[in-house]
Amino acid sequence: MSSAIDKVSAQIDANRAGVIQRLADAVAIPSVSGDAAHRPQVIQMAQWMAKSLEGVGCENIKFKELGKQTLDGQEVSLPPVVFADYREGKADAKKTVLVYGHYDVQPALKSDGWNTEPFKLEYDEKTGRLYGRGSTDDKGPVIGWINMLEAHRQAGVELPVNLKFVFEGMEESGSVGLDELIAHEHAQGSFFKGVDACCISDNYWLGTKKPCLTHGLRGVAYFKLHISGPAADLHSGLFGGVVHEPMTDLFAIMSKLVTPQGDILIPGIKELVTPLTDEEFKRYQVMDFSVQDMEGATGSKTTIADDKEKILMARMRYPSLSLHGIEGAFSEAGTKTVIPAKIVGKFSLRLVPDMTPAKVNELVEAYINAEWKKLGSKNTLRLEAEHGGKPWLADPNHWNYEAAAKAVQKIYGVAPDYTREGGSIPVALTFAETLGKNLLLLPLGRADDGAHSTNEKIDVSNYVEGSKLLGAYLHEIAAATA
Ligand SMILES: NCC(=O)N[C@@H](Cc1c[nH]cn1)C(=O)O
Ligand SMILES: [Zn+2]
Ligand SMILES: [Zn+2]
Repeated sequence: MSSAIDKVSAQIDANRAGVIQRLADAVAIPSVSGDAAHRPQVIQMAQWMAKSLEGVGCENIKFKELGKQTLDGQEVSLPPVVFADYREGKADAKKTVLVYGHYDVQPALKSDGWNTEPFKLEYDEKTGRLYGRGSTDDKGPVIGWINMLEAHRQAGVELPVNLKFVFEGMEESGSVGLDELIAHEHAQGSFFKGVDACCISDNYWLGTKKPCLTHGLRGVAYFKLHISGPAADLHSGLFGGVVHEPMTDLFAIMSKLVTPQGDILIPGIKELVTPLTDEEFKRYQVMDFSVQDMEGATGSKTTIADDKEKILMARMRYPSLSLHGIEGAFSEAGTKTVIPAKIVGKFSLRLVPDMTPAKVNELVEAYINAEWKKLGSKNTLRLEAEHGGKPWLADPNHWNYEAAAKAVQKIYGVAPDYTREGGSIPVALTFAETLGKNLLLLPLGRADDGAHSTNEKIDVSNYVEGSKLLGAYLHEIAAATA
């Protein structure tokens, strides 16, 4: 087996320029799911995925259409979910692994503070980094699967498991329609039939040096707070002090959601968190992580806590509330003296077991209504519960994790850490519950990759070694379950 992995790895090394070009081609398609104007490019990216999968021998490639949605006041088509199978040789005797990933990305503008064009992959030779939107989240890891398949074929090595791919284009915007599609396909009993385990590569190492296997994710509940009053924007000299100002109301409400120390002020939220046990605390103590790792990932010395365990728990086992932005506020250069007539405040909570978006929505709504009454404002408030997703936690004592741990040892020469991720991939829970199979998160990128941020990157070594890791993981599954 070891020689098969070695051959595939050597082939990936030989293809280095080609696999980088493949990522560059994908990054060049600005598949931003949250912006209606980019919807054609998201759909173009689905076509690119299908063609690439076909090129490395996948079969049964299907576009699963999800209908339409209203976005930015326009009706637009939802991007299709791309299904594909990979089978060869005595396929009926092999294990089948379901692989999920997403081909959409977060928005990015050079003017946000990027040093390079976000949709042009830039290689920095000095640092060995590839910069571009989607390089690590999630185009790099998704393409890692394609690189791995290509190398098998070129090296003449048979893939010892079957694969079923599910790639969606709405992950960054609430995975609209995906849960229903999975439930429907499962009930029909066709595509998901025979799946033995699931794997998602869409998160990050805890630091910058050591790979990890991830067995938990936080959920999410996203809100928009609409406040409106005057019929149009007003001159603050003529109307300041005369009318109730939407922005002032919004600041008053948003300042009551969370403290600068990260304490969530909404009654009932903390009570939903499962108590910490000694055994769980010990798991944080042994993780290979330091405060400096987190400082490296944030590019600052701004952690709320000063010890490793508290930082890890804040990310992995406690909820958080973040304020994201205000739509409709004056944000240009200059000193415009305006009173915005209507604005939208955006915030979200990250959820942990046993919190659900439905329960959190109830608590948030009750609290905001109560706080709004206290303001005595004559403006109008509307709270919109946007997308939500439940948290997920898996048992890492399973052959799926054992195979991945052996693959990490083989490719990186170390035993991985076992982590829970602070971000959310709501469909992880859907797959685990609907299919009733073990799910593993196998990240390729590092903690400092800057996913969702400016200057997002993936290190070439993570991309190339990561493509090898995905192949090694599949060989270890075949070996462990033979
Ligand atoms: N790589 C996973 C990821 O980034 N997930 C997003 C999902 C999301 C939720 N709301 C908008 N996007 C995350 O923010 O965790
Ligand atoms: Zn992602
Ligand atoms: Zn993301």
